[in-house]
Amino acid sequence: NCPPDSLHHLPVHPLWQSPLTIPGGTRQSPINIQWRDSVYDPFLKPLKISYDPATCLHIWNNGYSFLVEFDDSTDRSIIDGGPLENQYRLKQFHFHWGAINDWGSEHTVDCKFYPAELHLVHWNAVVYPTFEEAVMEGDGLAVIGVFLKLGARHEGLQTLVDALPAVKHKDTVIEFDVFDPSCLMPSCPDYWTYAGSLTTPPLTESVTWIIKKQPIEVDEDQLEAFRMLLFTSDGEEEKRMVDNFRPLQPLMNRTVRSSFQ
Ligand SMILES: Cc1c(Cl)c([N+](=O)[O-])nn1CC(=O)Nc1ccc(S(N)(=O)=O)cc1
Ligand SMILES: [Zn+2]
Repeated sequence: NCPPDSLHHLPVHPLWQSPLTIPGGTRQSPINIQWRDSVYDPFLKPLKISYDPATCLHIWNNGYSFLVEFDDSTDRSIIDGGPLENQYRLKQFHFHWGAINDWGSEHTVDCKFYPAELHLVHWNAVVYPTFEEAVMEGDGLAVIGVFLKLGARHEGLQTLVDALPAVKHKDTVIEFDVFDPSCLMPSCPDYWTYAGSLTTPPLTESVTWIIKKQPIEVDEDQLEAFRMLLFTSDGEEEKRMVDNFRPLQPLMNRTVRSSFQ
């Protein structure tokens, strides 16, 4: 596991001040991905992603992150293949980020944080009738994690960044009716995968994590746009929405598989 961080004392969001661990949790997320301990699995298939931009509905500041939500009443935006036995429907995507560029991601690679991490949340609508039920099942959800690193401006992300001032406060929503999240995928198909959980309450152990090896690049202004969002509602004392990531969880009896050698 990762040495205690000597340079900075990582911030702990109030949500995590109480030891919010699931009693008997054996597959909690996020985790550190130790590259050399991951095991290449030649039977892992390429991940197939097919999103319909017209299924995009709105952006919502839920007081912990901002979510871009999708119409998941049909199979128009789905992923398939990879480690998955069924196709899974896209419900929403959101991000986790830090107050500064030294940290912000939920997963780490060889104990290295990225400044932010994108999560695309999908559910197994082949087997379960609703998202609510899928959230409670071991094979109910599939979340694609994409690391964000500081670099060139990301043109696809900019349309989303331009809309953020309209959802500055908790519980604000704006219509966002055409967006193709495929533009946020890195070009390299390589990924790690492991059995984990939601990283915020209810922390249910229902997630097949698919973590892309290659980060996408975003620039400082785009990260700053995330940091100007607020955890707080309009009229409350302002608290900047930053450091909304859960502390690393023990790997326990799990192996991280890689789709690449
Ligand atoms: C529990 C639940 C239900 Cl049921 C519904 N619903 O609409 O029916 N919404 N939520 C909330 C939800 O999705 N949380 C969630 C938490 C962490 C993550 S993360 N970071 O990707 O692990 C993804 C999602
Ligand atoms: Zn998340």
